[in-house]
Amino acid sequence: MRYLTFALTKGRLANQTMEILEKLGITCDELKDKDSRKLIFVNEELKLKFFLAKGPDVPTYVEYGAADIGVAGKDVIIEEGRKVHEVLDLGFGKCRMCVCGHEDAKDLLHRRELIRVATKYPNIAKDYFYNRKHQTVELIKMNGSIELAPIVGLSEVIVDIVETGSTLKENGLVVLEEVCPLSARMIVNPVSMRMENVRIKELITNLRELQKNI
Ligand SMILES: Nc1ncnc2c1ncn2[C@@H]1O[C@H](COP(=O)(O)OP(=O)(O)OP(=O)(O)O)[C@@H](O)[C@H]1O
Ligand SMILES: O=P(O)(O)OC[C@H]1O[C@H](OP(=O)(O)OP(=O)(O)O)[C@H](O)[C@@H]1O
Repeated sequence: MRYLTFALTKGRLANQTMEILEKLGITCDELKDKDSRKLIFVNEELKLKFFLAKGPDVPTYVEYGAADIGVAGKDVIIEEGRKVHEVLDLGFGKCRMCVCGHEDAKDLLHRRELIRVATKYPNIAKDYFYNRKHQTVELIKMNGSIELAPIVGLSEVIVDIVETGSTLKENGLVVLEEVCPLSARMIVNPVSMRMENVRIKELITNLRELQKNI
């Protein structure tokens, strides 16, 4: 039997993915060793391999077939636009993609002025403003701590993830508009989906059953 390879998003999503897989008897003890610098982990018995990657790289590994299956946030899946099959909403990692800024930026949005939008997600922001709102904006690609942008005057608004809302609150910012809800998704390489159909279908069915019982 060939190995089925999983690409997991390093951090909170990988931990939650392993928690649900454990409920199906799919374990990988090596993955839990936080001090390890090892990148790939094997469950010999079930012929599975797991590796951890940065979120935006997960759909890339899956599209190229370096991983058969991936777990990544819907934000990353939309932003990357890779050719992968999205097969399951895992129901964790829930958050929202939002347009945020100072309260008074609401006016600028309504008046459809040419505003600057700072974001880690330029494709999502572009699609939202250009295709859904038919509004021209100036996009500024950033790599993190996006909430800084309206505070220091880099942009009028941001497009970013909001989970609890505490980052916004602590920095005097508010949600101005919601772009879309997000959660962790399972994605599959299209060729793997055909070649390993039985094993992958069984995994999806078992995960769906598990969700019904939660
Ligand atoms: N508060 C949150 N912040 C960021 N991502 C979140 C949050 N809540 C849920 N998520 C989801 O979790 C995914 C990845 O989260 P994770 O913690 O693994 O990475 P991250 O915090 O974006 O990593 P990095 O520190 O490398 O930027 C996101 O793509 C998103 O879908
Ligand atoms: O609504 P909250 O619960 O406060 O969560 C939202 C924050 O978490 C994420 O940042 P992350 O910690 O991933 O760091 P980053 O800004 O460097 O991407 C996101 O970009 C927000 O800043």
